[in-house]
Amino acid sequence: MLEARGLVKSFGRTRALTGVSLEIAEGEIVAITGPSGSGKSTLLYCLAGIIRPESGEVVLDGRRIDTLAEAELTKLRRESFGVVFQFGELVPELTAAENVALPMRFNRHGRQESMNGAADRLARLGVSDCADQRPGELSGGQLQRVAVARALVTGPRVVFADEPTGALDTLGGE
Ligand SMILES: Nc1ncnc2c1ncn2[C@@H]1O[C@H](COP(=O)(O)OP(=O)(O)OP(=O)(O)O)[C@@H](O)[C@H]1O
Repeated sequence: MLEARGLVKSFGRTRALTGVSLEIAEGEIVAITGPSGSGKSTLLYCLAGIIRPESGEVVLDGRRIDTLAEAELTKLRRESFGVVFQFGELVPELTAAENVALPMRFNRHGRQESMNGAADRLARLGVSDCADQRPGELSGGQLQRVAVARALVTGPRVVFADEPTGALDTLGGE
């Protein structure tokens, strides 16, 4: 379903990816491990269409996505991908529920429907109590669960988690 072919990406003189290839099948859960700074996040960002590789290809369902125009890539990210970022990346001014509802709002769902979807996801992850709190008031584990809820709320085809084992365990249950 998702394939990387010979991905190369550098930041200045740092060669983060030097020709990475992998294939991920539908329904498969893949964990990429390696030392700090070895390029795991960079690979994830390339696969998720957040950054573009210098060379190589990213293919989703047989369609090359790394060369899509920005607007098309944004649409694909919104509709097909969910991402749990390493540091949560929740919007500090919004409540947990509003953060989780955001991807649905971006996909043009109404406010109430989006908030209902968020409440459902937060409940399934056991953090309904956090719904009205802002990220600064949450514990590390609660933040992680809210970030997972936000990644899952649109029912994406692919979920990427740039996280150690905690988020992976949570996602496995979903
Ligand atoms: N935006 C950037 N600008 C400059 N260098 C970067 C950037 N992003 C990553 N790098 C460098 O690329 C290399 C790979 O970084 P990356 O974040 O992909 O590693 P990682 O394996 O995910 O690390 P960790 O396990 O510590 O999260 C590192 O040397 C890092 O310093």
